Amino acid sequence: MSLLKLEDVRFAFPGWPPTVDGARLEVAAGAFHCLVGRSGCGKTTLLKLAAGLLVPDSGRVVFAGRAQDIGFVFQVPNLLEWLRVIDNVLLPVSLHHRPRQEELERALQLLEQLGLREHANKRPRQLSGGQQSRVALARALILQPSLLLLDEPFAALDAITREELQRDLLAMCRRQRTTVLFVTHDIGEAVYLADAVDVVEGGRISQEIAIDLPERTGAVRTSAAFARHCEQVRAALHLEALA
Ligand SMILES: Nc1ncnc2c1ncn2[C@@H]1O[C@H](COP(=O)(O)OP(=O)(O)OP(=O)(O)O)[C@@H](O)[C@H]1O
Repeated sequence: MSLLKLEDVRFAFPGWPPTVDGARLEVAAGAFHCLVGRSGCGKTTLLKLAAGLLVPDSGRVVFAGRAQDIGFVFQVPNLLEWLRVIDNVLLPVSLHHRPRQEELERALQLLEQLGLREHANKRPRQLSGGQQSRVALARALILQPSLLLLDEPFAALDAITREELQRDLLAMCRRQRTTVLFVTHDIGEAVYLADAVDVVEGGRISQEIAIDLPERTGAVRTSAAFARHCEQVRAALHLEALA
């Protein structure tokens, strides 16, 4: 069953040529898709259309759920400086009602799973960049979204922190059976995370590459299958082969 479907979606910013031009995409429930493509090809715009933050000029976005079932993580963590970490995580709840005990426990559990339990009472500026990204992830997961949309959430992080966050994101999404659409420039990141890599070119999906890897451990990054998939994505992006 598909949770999200883009049917011939077209979108232009007023006075500009189309940014998204006939995009088709189908994301099955529980699947992890990565959108990769050159700067300016329309990835963020596609994500905003999927989230309902932008409305297509033509075509349809079909999401089998309610708007509150969608979580969004941006490139910068966008945490509220005057709130403690735990209150930042609970923000989507607080916007509706005073958090209940079970919601507080759930927020603490998310922080625990992301290795931040002892930082719950700190302010965001007392955390490192990677820790702040984890808080943003916990905040996006607090309402248990069925669809999680992420726009280069780890782009500003160092390579080691990035690998750890990729591993933790996969574990969290598997545990909660979250469906994911993840935008990245990084081919290795896309191949490590995704069941399917969607290559975006000229505002549409030019190719979808199924990723078949046995296990998403750190070791898989050095496997022949991983390198092969990276080459496939590079070819779809018209980049020169590495070998
Ligand atoms: N508000 C806007 N008004 C006019 N044009 C816009 C607006 N926002 C984005 N664009 C244009 O739409 C195109 C696609 O932008 P988008 O942010 O979707 O690309 P992207 O693939 O996410 O890029 P990057 O990888 O650099 O983040 C770009 O040419 C951009 O200049």
